[in-house]
Amino acid sequence: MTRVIGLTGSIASGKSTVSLMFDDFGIPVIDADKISREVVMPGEKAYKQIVDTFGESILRDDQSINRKKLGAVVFEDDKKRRTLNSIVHPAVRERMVERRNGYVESGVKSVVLDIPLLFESQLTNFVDKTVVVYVDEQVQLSRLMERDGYSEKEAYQRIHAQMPVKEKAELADAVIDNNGSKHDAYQQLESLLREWDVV
Ligand SMILES: CC(C)(COP(=O)(O)OP(=O)(O)OC[C@H]1O[C@@H](n2cnc3c(N)ncnc32)[C@H](O)[C@@H]1O)[C@@H](O)C(=O)NCCC(=O)NCCS
Ligand SMILES: Nc1ncnc2c1ncn2[C@@H]1O[C@H](COP(=O)(O)OP(=O)(O)OP(=O)(O)O)[C@@H](O)[C@H]1O
Repeated sequence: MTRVIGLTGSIASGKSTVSLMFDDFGIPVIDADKISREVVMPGEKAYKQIVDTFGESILRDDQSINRKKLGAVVFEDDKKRRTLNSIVHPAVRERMVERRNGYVESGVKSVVLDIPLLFESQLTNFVDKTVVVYVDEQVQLSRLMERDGYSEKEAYQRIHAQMPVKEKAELADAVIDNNGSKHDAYQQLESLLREWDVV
């Protein structure tokens, strides 16, 4: 039976960093952020709904969605973010479940669903175990500002758009503390996967 692992955390806590590490253990990862980019490509149903709702000013010259502009709009305004979520999330969920089922049918020992809003969107019923990549807020803030070039205000808007990572850690079956080095996080992941008997 395939073990489905839900990987989450808060923005810039290190989900993508940890999700890359699963490759070393031969465990496939389905990335919700990547899927959320696919489902809003021109021609997709969600693309039209976004343009109808937010207007053409959030488009690039090539008609694709300008994510920086749309992000600035929705992280300023909870109601607009909820509207965007209601357009994008059903499409992401459908595609994620399709891919998860594909892996389960092929009989892999384990598969990871990397979902930033796993707890907020109540998606834990899609997974067997949950892992939270945890960092203290100050570390999160500085890594986010450095990675994306956001001001402190912009970074806090994005951090506060999610459940605090401390609360997520309390809900999780396991926590990877990513305040230290990437190597530290790798070692925690390796012992967890051994404990869960998936490697
Ligand atoms: C607002 C958008 C256009 C900004 O795009 P951008 O390329 O700058 O960011 P990206 O998609 O890579 O997301 C980066 C991180 O932001 C956080 N985040 C993204 N969307 C949301 C949201 N709706 N609520 C809270 N946090 C979010 C996540 O931690 C995510 O890992 C984009 O994030 C989006 O379409 N969001 C809605 C869909 C969504 O919820 N995606 C995340 C999980 S499926
Ligand atoms: N242990 C670490 N030490 C130093 N830098 C790190 C560590 N882990 C991650 N980082 C850096 O912090 C930033 C955020 O990490 P990452 O992109 O993996 O977070 P994320 O949770 O996937 O973010 P998002 O929610 O935006 O998708 C990146 O620039 C990454 O290289």
